[in-house]
Amino acid sequence: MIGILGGTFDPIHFGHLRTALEVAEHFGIPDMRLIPGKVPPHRPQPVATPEQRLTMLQAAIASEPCLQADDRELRRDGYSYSFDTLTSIRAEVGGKRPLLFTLGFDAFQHFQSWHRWQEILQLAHLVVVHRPGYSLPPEGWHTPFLGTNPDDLHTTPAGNIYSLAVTALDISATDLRTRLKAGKNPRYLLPDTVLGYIQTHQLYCET
Ligand SMILES: Nc1ncnc2c1ncn2[C@@H]1O[C@H](COP(=O)(O)OP(=O)(O)OP(=O)(O)O)[C@@H](O)[C@H]1O
Ligand SMILES: O=C(O)c1ccc[n+]([C@@H]2O[C@H](COP(=O)([O-])O)[C@@H](O)[C@H]2O)c1
Repeated sequence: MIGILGGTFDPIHFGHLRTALEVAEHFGIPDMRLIPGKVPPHRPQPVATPEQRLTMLQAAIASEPCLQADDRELRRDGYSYSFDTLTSIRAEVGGKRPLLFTLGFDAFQHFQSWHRWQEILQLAHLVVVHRPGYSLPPEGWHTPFLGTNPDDLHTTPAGNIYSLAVTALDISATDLRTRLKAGKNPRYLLPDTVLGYIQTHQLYCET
């Protein structure tokens, strides 16, 4: 089983890291990959460069063996579509291995606008994690896909949607960038190693 958390990670923070770790623990995933996007399809483009965002991500997970950085989206040109990413992982691992694509309630709200979203469910399961300020509608297009038995994950490679309550951390990269621009100290919202990199490179001072 392979877990995936895609994101802009501009910069990575404890909301991302707890989510990745708790999803990995909950589903027993030995290989949880964090995949930074190069050109996000549906949002303003990132402030930090792809290389800077990857370096911050690598620094953040350096001491946690269950989390891996996967730079495949940074090596592709054009929009960083999740369909393309999951297709490329499928090509490497074959059709039988379960893939769990993790996303927050906020991102899930727009899932039906994603490139080839219906085919994404043929490539991976979705784990939709709780995020303060957002909720999952009780009924909707996703209802027939909702999985209740996590054991199914081990026998089916894709197609279910699971909702998981991770530790609620009201942290966003937008808020971190705002604090940094205002000269405020964002310590304890993100790893010290990441904050050190931001300060050394004077990132987000002028966004
Ligand atoms: N605090 C959080 N709790 C749970 N999930 C989160 C949290 N922050 C981000 N995520 C999820 O992580 C993924 C990547 O998020 P992203 O890199 O866009 O971070 P962000 O903090 O939302 O950034 P920004 O504020 O720049 O939009 C998304 O699926 C998002 O829903
Ligand atoms: O493939 C798409 O069309 C698509 C549209 C919006 C978001 N995504 C993915 O969703 C993940 C979280 O996105 P974001 O913008 O919250 O960082 C990240 O892996 C994005 O590539 C993917």
